[in-house]
Amino acid sequence: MLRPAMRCHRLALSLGLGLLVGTIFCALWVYVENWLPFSYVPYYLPCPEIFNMKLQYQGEKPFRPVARVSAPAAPPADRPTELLTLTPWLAPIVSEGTFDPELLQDMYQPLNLTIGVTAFAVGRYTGFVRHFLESAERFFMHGYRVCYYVFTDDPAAIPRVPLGAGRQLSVIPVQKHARWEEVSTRRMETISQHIARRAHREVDYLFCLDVDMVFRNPWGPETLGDLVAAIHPGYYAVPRRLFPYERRPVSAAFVADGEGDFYYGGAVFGGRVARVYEFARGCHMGILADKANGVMAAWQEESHLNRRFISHKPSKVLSPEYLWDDRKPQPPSLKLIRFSTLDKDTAWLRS
Ligand SMILES: CC(=O)N[C@H]1[C@@H](OP(=O)(O)OP(=O)(O)OC[C@H]2O[C@@H](n3ccc(=O)[nH]c3=O)[C@H](O)[C@@H]2O)O[C@H](CO)[C@H](O)[C@@H]1O
Ligand SMILES: [Mn+2]
Repeated sequence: MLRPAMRCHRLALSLGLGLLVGTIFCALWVYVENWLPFSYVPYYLPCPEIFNMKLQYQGEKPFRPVARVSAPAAPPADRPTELLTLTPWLAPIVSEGTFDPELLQDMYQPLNLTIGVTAFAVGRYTGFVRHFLESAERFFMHGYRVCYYVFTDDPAAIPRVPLGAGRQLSVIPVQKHARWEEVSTRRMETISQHIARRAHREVDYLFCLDVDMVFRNPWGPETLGDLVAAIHPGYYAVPRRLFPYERRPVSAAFVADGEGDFYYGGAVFGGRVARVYEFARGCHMGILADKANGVMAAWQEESHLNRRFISHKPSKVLSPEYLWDDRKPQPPSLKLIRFSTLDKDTAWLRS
């Protein structure tokens, strides 16, 4: 039989030991967890559709069109949209010959605007930055203040390209993600965070552009609008039923048959900075819902962008002059090419 004092001593010892082991385990777990690859919660969120709903508040005038599933206000479903100059909701479709550059210059120049540009250069895509910036200096928003925001995992690899007066470059470090789809998709999150933290104080308008592209002709104030989308070069001459929207209802980017207006490219969108914030944040919410459900949309963030532009219509649409692809021959209907994807070794870039 143990004496009571000895028993107390042993009890205190084992309690102390238990506490120590517990603390070590906790510390170990926190340490190991930091090293585990990040994973999203793999449960089903049964509400992907709410992220793109356009709410009509009581008392608010239904000024902007609301997408209707059964009878969408859309371009003729079976005719290509290449020759349209207005959308069915009366937003201009901008192309050469539809505007007077001098008149627009006289209207916009006195406003003293600052235009922001976001471009991501992660991994091997840093190799595109020089060409992108040099060509932007020649053609993008000449005579305006411009802030380039280049997001990269390797700031040292970003060349210091000489910039014109009133134009500046900010290099912003971001994390590199292992999969290229993740890099591309995460742009919506980073853009909305960056606007909230910084860009809303610095710019009036913001364009979010792919970096594997080059400016070839002037891009001016004709592109400024509240919310701006660009028609994808692969689908301007294709009937709507062939658009590669996300078709699985499980995704927040789901588009039903008979829904949709144009197929827009993920490489160009923009507008007033406040509208771009709402837009990018909305897309990011949809992407997060998909992640929680273990879904990746057919064309990553481009699918979410297309979904959102159906319920939140762009106030201005850029023709494929503003988003072309060098791998395609220039068709006669396209008078000039202003901004184009370079022919690139995709497999090498993304490996
Ligand atoms: C013309 C067009 O509309 N292009 C879209 C298309 O293919 P793309 O083939 O044009 O996609 P991409 O390879 O150019 O990737 C999109 C962008 O993400 C950045 N990036 C991507 C990967 C990487 O490792 N590092 C990096 O920095 C970079 O800025 C790049 O320009 O589909 C993508 C999503 O699938 C995006 O919606 C693109 O905007
Ligand atoms: Mn691209």
